[in-house]
Amino acid sequence: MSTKTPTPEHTLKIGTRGSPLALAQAHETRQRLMEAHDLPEAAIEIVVIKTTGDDRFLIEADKPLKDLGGKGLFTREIEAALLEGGIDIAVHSMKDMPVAQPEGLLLDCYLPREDVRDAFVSDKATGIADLAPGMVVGSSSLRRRAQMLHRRPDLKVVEFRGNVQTRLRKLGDGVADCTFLAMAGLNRLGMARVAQGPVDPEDMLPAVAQGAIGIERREGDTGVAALLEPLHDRDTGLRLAAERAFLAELDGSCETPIAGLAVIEGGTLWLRGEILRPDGSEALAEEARAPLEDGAVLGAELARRLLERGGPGFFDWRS
Ligand SMILES: NCc1[nH]cc(CCC(=O)O)c1CC(=O)O
Repeated sequence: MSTKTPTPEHTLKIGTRGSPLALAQAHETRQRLMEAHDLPEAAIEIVVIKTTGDDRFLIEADKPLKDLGGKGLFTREIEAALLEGGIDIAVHSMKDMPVAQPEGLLLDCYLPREDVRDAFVSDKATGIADLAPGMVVGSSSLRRRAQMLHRRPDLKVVEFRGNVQTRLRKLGDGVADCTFLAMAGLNRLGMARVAQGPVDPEDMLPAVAQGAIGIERREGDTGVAALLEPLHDRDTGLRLAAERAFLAELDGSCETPIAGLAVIEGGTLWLRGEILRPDGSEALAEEARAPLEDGAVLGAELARRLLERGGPGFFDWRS
């Protein structure tokens, strides 16, 4: 299947979830395509697709994500639409994407990465160190929960689900004293001012691929591949290759507290990785460097070092 140059008569269809952040990312992608190819807005259509996750994750709020269907929960319907030809490309937060894509789909176009850091959000404290003992952290991210419990075992953590707007409302309602959001999401929504500020990755290593947008397409769709080519950011691709290889080797999912960040420094890749027990009782960190093109090997190697140190059952709940 190939796509001709989009025109107002033959629109290129971008599939996305309907949350404000997902829509902002789809609009950014449309803007970049219009600029790269001198297209009118009418040549590119944004198609909102409701996913199982959008319904069930919030309604069945007590169930862990893995019992609801894991990460694929938020992408299954979008990928099905892509495979069926109902849309031509799908825009995703790479942080939410499984390490492997379904047969027939490719996810190899990344927009320039936004801020990778987590944001500290609170009207009771200026940062992590400023939180009083016993204060409540709202987060549904296993990584952020474990990182906070590890660094501050005196704090409490409560479940905090929903999109950025929902979580801010819960914070305002006093359900928790602070929460963490990705700086990237806040920046893309023009909402960075709701945060006290970014957290240094030394204090909270971000999630693999945080801040990166990926564009998925059908394999063999040469027309779409050519349209996406000028949008791809090479450095982001090299960094994500390392981070996603790290996650893949750890067999990571959102049921495992894992953090990983690759940066390009002095012309080489520098990858830091961290695994934690879900209750925060233990955290293991490693770092390594490799040539720019060796991200896949670097990521897998760093993961194996951590797996060896952690031993079998490292991610199991201790109860
Ligand atoms: N899991 C939800 C999710 N997926 C991507 C982002 C933020 C944007 C990004 O990291 O690119 C968020 C929200 C958050 O963590 O605050």
